[in-house]
Amino acid sequence: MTTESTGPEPVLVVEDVGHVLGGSARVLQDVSVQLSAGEVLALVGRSGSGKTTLCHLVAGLGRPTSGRITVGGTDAHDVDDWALVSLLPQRLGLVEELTVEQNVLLPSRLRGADDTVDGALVEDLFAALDLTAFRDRRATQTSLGEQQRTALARALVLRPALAVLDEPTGHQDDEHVALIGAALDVARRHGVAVLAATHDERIIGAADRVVTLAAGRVVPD
Ligand SMILES: Nc1ncnc2c1ncn2[C@@H]1O[C@H](COP(=O)(O)OP(=O)(O)OP(=O)(O)O)[C@@H](O)[C@H]1O
Repeated sequence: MTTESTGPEPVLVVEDVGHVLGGSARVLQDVSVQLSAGEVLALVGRSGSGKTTLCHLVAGLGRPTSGRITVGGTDAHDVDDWALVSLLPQRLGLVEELTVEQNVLLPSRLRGADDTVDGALVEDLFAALDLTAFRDRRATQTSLGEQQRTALARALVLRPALAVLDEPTGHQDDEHVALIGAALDVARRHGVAVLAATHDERIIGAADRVVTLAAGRVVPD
């Protein structure tokens, strides 16, 4: 089974999770997944299979209807710290008035911890994601692909225990998918566990493990 982490202590534990949306739609059922530090897990499945729903629950946006999700031993819904769990949402959520660099550094500013940012990691992310030329430009004055890479750098900048990436290549052309792969390598080197919902074969190929959802259930290997 690919659902079991092979590493030591799992950072993420998803245990028998079921979830109902809109009062009646059962979107997830009996989902169990584990993930260890530095592991990249690709979450795949057809459109509507439940990937975004699981990403949101792992990132603490709502509680599962049944079962349990913990990150670093804490209930995911109670985690409110991007140094523990960060999210790259499909809709990006950049702050329009801020520059690319200010958006990337925002998680640190919000923690009141500007001086604790790892400068070398920031430079690694700007280089890996080819953002250096845009860093002083307002985020809204960049392309959608550049905005997505900005939001990815923001998700990794605090070197979180777990980064949840929803379709990280969704706005990238072929040439730029490789940059997302390079950022995943940076995350791995820094011990960040990555849960990436994706349809992209190159991200699936770069992952350490793959979990497939079908109609809200994990498909056995
Ligand atoms: N608010 C909602 N109320 C009821 N059902 C919902 C709601 N949001 C999503 N769903 C349903 O939940 C299911 C899972 O949706 P989800 O967005 O998690 O799928 P996904 O695998 O991420 O799809 P995609 O690859 O298209 O992003 C779908 O059938 C969707 O229609």
